[in-house]
Amino acid sequence: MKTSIATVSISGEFPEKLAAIAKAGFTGVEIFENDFLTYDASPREVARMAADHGLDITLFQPFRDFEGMPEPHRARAFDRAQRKFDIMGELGTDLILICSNVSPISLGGIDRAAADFHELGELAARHGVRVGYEALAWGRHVSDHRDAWEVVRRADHANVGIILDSFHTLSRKIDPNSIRSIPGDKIFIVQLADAPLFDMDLLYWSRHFRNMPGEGDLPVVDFMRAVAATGYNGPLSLEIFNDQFRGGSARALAEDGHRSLVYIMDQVRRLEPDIAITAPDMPDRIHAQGVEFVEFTTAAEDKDDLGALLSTLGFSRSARHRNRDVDLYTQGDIRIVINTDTESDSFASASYSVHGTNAYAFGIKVENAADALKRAAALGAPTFAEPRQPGEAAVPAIQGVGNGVVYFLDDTPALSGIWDNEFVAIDEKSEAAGAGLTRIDHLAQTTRYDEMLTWLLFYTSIFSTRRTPMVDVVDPGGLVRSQAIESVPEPAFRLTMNGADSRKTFAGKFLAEGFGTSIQHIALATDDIFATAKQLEARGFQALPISRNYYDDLEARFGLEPEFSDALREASILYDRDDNGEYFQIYSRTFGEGFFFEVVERRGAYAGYGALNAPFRIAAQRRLLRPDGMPKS
Ligand SMILES: O=C(O)c1ccc(O)c(O)c1
Ligand SMILES: [Mg+2]
Repeated sequence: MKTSIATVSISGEFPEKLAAIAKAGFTGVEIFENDFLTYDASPREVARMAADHGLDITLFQPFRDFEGMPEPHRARAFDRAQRKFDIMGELGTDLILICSNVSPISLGGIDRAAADFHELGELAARHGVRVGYEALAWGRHVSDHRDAWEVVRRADHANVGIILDSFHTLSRKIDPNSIRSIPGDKIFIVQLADAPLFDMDLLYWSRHFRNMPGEGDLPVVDFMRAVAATGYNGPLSLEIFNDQFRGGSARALAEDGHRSLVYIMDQVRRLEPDIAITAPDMPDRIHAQGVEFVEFTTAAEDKDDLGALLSTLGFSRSARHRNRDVDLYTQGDIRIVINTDTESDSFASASYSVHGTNAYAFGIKVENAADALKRAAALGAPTFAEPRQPGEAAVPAIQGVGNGVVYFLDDTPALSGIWDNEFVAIDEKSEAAGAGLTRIDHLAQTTRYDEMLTWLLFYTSIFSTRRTPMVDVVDPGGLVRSQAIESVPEPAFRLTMNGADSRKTFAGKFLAEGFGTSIQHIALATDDIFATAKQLEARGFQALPISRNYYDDLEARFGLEPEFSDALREASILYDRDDNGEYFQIYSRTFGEGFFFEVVERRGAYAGYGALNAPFRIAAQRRLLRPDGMPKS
């Protein structure tokens, strides 16, 4: 599998782009002409830089407005092409991309374009280069790969082929299966890009909103299946024009890009078992069965505050680690671990010194933890391991959002026995009667908005999951975008990602003050929210107070009985409803830099996360902050 990426896809100066591309594992790079022109080095120097990084220059592009030109423009186009062929010789690449003409003076006609390409093929052959023709979705006469192929077919020249670009085909909803009849050796290169579905002008959509395969909504997998069926075995080259990426991290973008190619070819390999595809071998997407535990790191002096909050939520401190300063709190099937091992050089300790008290790790229950680790590693996730003491299990783990740790647990004796083997039970049952909390409904991670796609791709490529549509949550300090990832077929594992643009938002403050901490809240499920609310109150739990106006509006919005809305209001319960069921939420007050708990009940098959309630939750949280942004005591 040859992987390539266009220099336009990555932020930074030219040398930084090349370094990031090579480091992420690509074997080739497309030189986008503008990156080359604005960089002050000769083509030979650029060739050497690429070679020093072990990168092939797969393509030089774009060459515009070539075919179908009336004279004298036609002769000029050939002159221009000749100049570029010379540069290509020095760059050490043999392929140039010619995109379909957009000039208003260009003339149509498949045969006219084919004749121009035949003649260009002759010129190219004399220079030892090849030309690839790509249909831009907004080309003046050719805007469909089927027409571009017909031009290439009629040009009938060994040095002339077609270039396919998933965006141009899929944005126009052209059936990708039409690619299957193109001979693979006439496809000179394949460019891949995805995009979120927007109803907008094609050129604008393409130049500003493309993203990595798997990050958007286009059927890039179907496109790639059709390409694979032609026998094409050349480079898969990412060509991503994206405003946000232009200002992003070169290294992260290159890593995401490489992950997206490995992921797409893994899917194609499984869907087209009869086609020989060279792609890394790895276990299939992992079914996440739920959150097995969440682990906080904190200091000895803050531990009691966190323990007290857990106690008001009905947790009991039920066990202590044999060898470490680690306590286990439990309720129902929920496990919360508090790690105060801040003296040692453990990762928990390092995380505490950077972020303060935070939920730095969690465990996901899977069928086979070793397979989960294999798949994650094959997709480029950094594996995580710490020295173990005798008798301690080495739990397979990776690092994810905010450098947090994701552990994989399964039913093998070593991993399922951790709680019994490594912890000693404490008998404090008398003080903890529970509050009816049964399991973790979801984890909510907060990231910078520009990292959201990275983490969505991370989760969806490793785990068998689906994404819910993105929703906008308005915070008085800016917009927060929220999207959930849920395991399929049934959502046993749920995680929401909240992307904060501005540090003036509540989520943005959490990021800024916790220096990029990730888990901002944990939602715990109950089967009876009203009974739980009573138990919480009796335990001294302080619910986040919600405005009266909210309940007036709620009553009107859903036509609630006044007694019902009064009951909600008295217990500070937020409410939502969809076609399949109902949702009830109680929030805790915030802890530390803006962490909180949520208690939820899903009735029926309610599928959402109460997004409409988020602005009320945020407003209530803000009311409890002092003007300097710190919690009121
Ligand atoms: O937006 C463009 O002009 C453009 C140029 C070259 C390409 O390969 C492409 O897909 C788009
Ligand atoms: Mg293209």
